[in-house]
Amino acid sequence: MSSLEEPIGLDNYSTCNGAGWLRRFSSSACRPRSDHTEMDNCLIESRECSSSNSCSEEYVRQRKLNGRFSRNSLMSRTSSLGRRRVLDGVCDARCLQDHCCSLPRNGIEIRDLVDKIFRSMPSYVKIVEVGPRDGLQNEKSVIPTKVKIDLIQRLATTGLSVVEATSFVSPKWVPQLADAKDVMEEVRNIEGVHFPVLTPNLKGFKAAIAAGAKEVAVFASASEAFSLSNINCSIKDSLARYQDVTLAAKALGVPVRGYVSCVVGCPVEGAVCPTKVAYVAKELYEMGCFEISLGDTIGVGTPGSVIPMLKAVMSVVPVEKLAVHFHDTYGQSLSNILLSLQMGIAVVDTSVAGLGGCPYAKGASGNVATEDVVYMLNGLGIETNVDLGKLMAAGDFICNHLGRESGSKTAVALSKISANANKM
Ligand SMILES: CC(C)(COP(=O)([O-])OP(=O)([O-])OC[C@H]1O[C@@H](n2cnc3c(N)ncnc32)[C@H](O)[C@@H]1OP(=O)([O-])[O-])[C@@H](O)C(=O)NCCC(=O)NCCSC(=O)C[C@@](C)(O)CC(=O)[O-]
Repeated sequence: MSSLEEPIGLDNYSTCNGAGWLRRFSSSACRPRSDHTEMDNCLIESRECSSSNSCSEEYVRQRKLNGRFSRNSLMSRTSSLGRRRVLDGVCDARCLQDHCCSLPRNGIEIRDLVDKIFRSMPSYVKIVEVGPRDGLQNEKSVIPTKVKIDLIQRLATTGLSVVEATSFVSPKWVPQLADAKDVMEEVRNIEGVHFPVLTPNLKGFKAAIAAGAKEVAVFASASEAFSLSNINCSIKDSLARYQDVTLAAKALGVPVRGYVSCVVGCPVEGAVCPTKVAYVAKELYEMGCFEISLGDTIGVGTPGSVIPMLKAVMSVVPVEKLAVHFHDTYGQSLSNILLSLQMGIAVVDTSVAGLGGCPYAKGASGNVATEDVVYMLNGLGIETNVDLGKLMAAGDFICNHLGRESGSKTAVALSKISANANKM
């Protein structure tokens, strides 16, 4: 393996010991190679480790047996990027030779360490792409309906199983999504992908169903102030409205997803108490929402605040019914997602190219970029079924339209590598 298109992760770990993959980043490992055999035979500090007796292969075998973790074939997945492989020389600047010296020498120690850290990780993560809704709702200039439909169609070809398409909310409140009916009518017949839409009340629910929506989402808040500014009512009143929506949906057999916003912080109230989040999540779950997405609307959470929040929610809603929804205002999303996975959550909301922001949460930046999450999960050997190349193409499409660079670090890095490779 010699390309930065492939995340340095547990897949590499499986064919070499931990020091082996770090070796890729040592200066001696950064020389151009003519084949990909360095992972088969790692020479670290004059010690040789062949893949045939690798302790880490045993580790992966054990994880497979345990059922929580399976190796995926990164090579085959990322090869769909269709780009030239890039010489290892590009990593000179990131020489980690010193780190190699501090790694445990005993492979079993590494296996135990990895096992401890990744014990509860899921083997598959469902990604809920929210770009066409959460990503675009805050854009100032009106995006043509055709562009929105084109974006959704492109996302639907990437392997994503859920693409949140739009919102049936008041056009006075969110003018950007005033074309919800037209968007829904165009995408509703695409097979193999769910297209949930936001519905803040019965009026929105009825309009969504009339336009062909087969799945809807309701959105409450754990902060009173945010509830008022976002949907113009108290938390209590919003839950009563959502009770009506879930009852109507149940009668039609329509699944309802529930959001809780401001799960760690509110733009007005500041810190939000985990018990309040747990209360709202429980109410939504008990009224019939099949999944509860926990939204750090303004992206202020860190692992320090997310852990107690998740712990509180997990005491009242089963972990397999939970999703996480992080905005990346402070660059904390990936670490928050990683710990959510470690706590057993297997559904993650993301937005292509990191688009987004909430019109009623000033200063909130976009959602965590789908490309960045897929790259990280690939590195962890966790399945998503998402084709990173096609995803990046969808991101390029919408960024070109908006006239801005992608908010995904992965997309930016891989595009640069690809451009350089094409020059060679
Ligand atoms: C909830 C309302 C409607 C209350 O808004 P309101 O003004 O209190 O509602 P109302 O019942 O008094 O009606 C006012 C007008 O809106 C119309 N109306 C009423 N409902 C609808 C509807 N469904 N669709 C279309 N029109 C509607 C209604 O017919 C009336 O029209 P008028 O008589 O004035 O011509 C409004 O506040 C609203 O639409 N809010 C939505 C705001 C929004 O979409 N925010 C962004 C969502 S992002 C989020 O919440 C966070 C999340 C989910 O992404 C997770 C995270 O990041 O944390």
